[in-house]
Amino acid sequence: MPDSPATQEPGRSRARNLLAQEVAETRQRARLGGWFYGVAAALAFGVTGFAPPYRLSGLLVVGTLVMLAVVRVALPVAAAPDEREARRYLRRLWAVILATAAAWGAFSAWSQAALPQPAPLIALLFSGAFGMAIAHTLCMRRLPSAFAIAAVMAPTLAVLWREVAFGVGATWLVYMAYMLLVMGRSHREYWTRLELEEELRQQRDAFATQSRVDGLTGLPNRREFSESLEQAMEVAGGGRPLSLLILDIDHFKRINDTYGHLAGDACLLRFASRLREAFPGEGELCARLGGEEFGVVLAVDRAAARVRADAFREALARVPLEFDGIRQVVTASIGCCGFDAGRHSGADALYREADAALYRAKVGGRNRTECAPGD
Ligand SMILES: Nc1nc2c(ncn2[C@@H]2O[C@H](COP(=O)(O)OP(=O)(O)OP(=O)(O)O)[C@@H](O)[C@H]2O)c(=O)[nH]1
Repeated sequence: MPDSPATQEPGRSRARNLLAQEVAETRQRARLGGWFYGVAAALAFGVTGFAPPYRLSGLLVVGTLVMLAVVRVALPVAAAPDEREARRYLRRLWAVILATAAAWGAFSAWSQAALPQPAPLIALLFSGAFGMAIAHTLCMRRLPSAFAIAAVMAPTLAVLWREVAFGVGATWLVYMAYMLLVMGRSHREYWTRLELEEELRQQRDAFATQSRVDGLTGLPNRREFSESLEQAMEVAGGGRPLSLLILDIDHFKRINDTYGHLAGDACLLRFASRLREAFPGEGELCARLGGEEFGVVLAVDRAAARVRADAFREALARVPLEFDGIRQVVTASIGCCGFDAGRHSGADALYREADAALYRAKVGGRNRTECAPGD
């Protein structure tokens, strides 16, 4: 059966994150590596003293390698590329890496016969170093990485085999095979690390979300509610209206005692969705503060908040809650307090007054709304 869009989404975001990480790391590693080719060629030609027979070829080789290093750095990529951009960037970057490897490989092979010692030795040593550097650091993609190693090593292999000695060529071949094995292992380790990091990132994000959401109802929990209330109060400090409602289901213990704890959970869930339906507007935040106590922040003054609270309470008392195959009338008591910047120095002060009003609503007989004095 094909995955539903909901189950595909985490997989897609995981693949997107892995690709973004690959882009960032390939970019970072390729940027530095490119310059070494120019430096190596300059050293090889440097030992010839850039004598006239080698001057033009020296300029050409060093110039080409430096230019390719510049292109590596200058290849544009957005800070957060989308999937298509990321793939295009990787294709281009790998093309430049392969071009550099091919240019170096050709130079190294050519230098074995065309340049005086110790220039060929320098080129040979650098070929080994570059091949191994690719195997270790540019191992993200197996195929282009293998081509890059072959491009650096194979032309010199042909020359050593033919011009120097079979044994030296065979040694070079074994060295190249070893690099390919190292690259394969680095490739596996690289992706294991990336996937592990991604898993840790996803777990961290899930914990961060869980720490702010009530596990039963999916509403924000008390911690999230307190922070949102603080922020809303800062905004309201500029003169905008703000009110707080604290709601507590009446005699909730009886629901648990009569129908059992699981039915009690289902009742809380239904109550939470009724609350969310009643306060869906922008700037309205519903939260579960704990047990059978809920909070609502409203961007209206106290009088309007009281009207909304009574409308919710009356509808709740009129239309039974349906949960776990049970139809049960449930009522709630509500404490209401309008924010007053002069009186409420922080969220705690506002909460305390709304909570005291809730207490009066309970003591006054329940299924009622009480407002804080001074409102
Ligand atoms: N099923 C369920 N019950 C819970 C949960 N959290 C708290 N309770 C129960 O809620 C009940 C609250 O009881 P009380 O504090 O006595 O309040 P009440 O029965 O609602 O009475 P009043 O608030 O005075 O109207 C307790 O029995 C708790 O065990 C929960 O997550 N699930």
